Amino acid sequence: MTIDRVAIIGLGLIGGSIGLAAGKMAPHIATTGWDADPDVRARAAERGLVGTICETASDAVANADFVVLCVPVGAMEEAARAISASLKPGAIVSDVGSSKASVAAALAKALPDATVIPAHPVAGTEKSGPEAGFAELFRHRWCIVTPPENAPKEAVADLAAFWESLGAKVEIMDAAHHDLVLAVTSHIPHLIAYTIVGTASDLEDVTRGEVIKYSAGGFRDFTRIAASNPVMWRDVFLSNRDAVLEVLGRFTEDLTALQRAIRNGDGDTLHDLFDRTRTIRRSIIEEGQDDARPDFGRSDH
Ligand SMILES: NC(=O)C1=CN([C@@H]2O[C@H](COP(=O)(O)OP(=O)(O)OC[C@H]3O[C@@H](n4cnc5c(N)ncnc54)[C@H](O)[C@@H]3O)[C@@H](O)[C@H]2O)C=CC1
Ligand SMILES: O=C(O)C(=O)Cc1ccc(O)cc1
Repeated sequence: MTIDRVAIIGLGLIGGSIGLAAGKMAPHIATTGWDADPDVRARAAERGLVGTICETASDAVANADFVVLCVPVGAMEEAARAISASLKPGAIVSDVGSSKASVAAALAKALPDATVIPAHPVAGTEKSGPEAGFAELFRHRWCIVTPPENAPKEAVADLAAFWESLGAKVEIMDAAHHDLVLAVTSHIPHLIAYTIVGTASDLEDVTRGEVIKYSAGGFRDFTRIAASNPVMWRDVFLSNRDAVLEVLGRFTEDLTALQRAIRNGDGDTLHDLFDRTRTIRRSIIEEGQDDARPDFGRSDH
């Protein structure tokens, strides 16, 4: 089965980008959409994020052969319950949540009879809402699909083909491993950004005006990430608790080792680490993972 009718629940950055990307890159797909917030529905209609904005979740999913939940991870179960009575038999239900094991459990609980295949497009920005989406968001980006053991192979292939039609590259992964990898590459970096920007604004002897006025490139990059959606990130940390705490423990140990090196004047330890991390940055760029879009992910954005 190919996916021809897609319902998008949640019309913010990611839901809106899926609607725009489908409209541009897979125009044979008919899209419907619904958001719990009527104001978001009105703004999504103005921007033409999907073909049809529906007044209820049931209307949005009634004819869909693929439903994608694009709400904060803490709202996934509620969104799944809102569609459960109206799903077409055989429809595939997926999501875009930034953590996977707890979302998979919530969706399996709310939709025990549906074909549920969670996924995570590893693409986004610090912006949110229906104005933030853009059609190119997923191009050349990974989408990690985390099928449960009993997932039908054809449904996994259909889901992968859908994401590829929006320009993404697809990788299949176990949900628990996804959560550990993303804790390292995305969740802890966000926590660090939130912390350093908070610390800077709490210092008694440095004014907020000085922080803004003299912010060098590194701090500006942190402020971009620390401007990310508070509801979404609160939910990510609560839902990926175990993996985040595991990585945070390692990070804290490494930070303490650097603290000791600075106190002891141990330049070799500092230099060795900075040399190793520069190599990692170079290999990310060589692999083409650095974003080439001129207005995306830059400190001056
Ligand atoms: N922002 C990012 O960079 C990325 C986010 N994600 C994941 O995508 C999901 C959506 O994030 P964004 O689009 O950034 O958030 P967003 O805040 O831009 O949009 C979320 C939308 O969901 C709606 N909503 C909330 N609860 C709902 C419910 N129960 N039923 C229907 N609609 C509901 C909100 O009104 C809002 O319009 C999250 O799970 C997030 O973890 C995944 C990849 C990147
Ligand atoms: O804006 C950034 O730097 C991001 O890291 C975007 C992002 C946020 C959450 C995800 O689950 C995936 C990507």
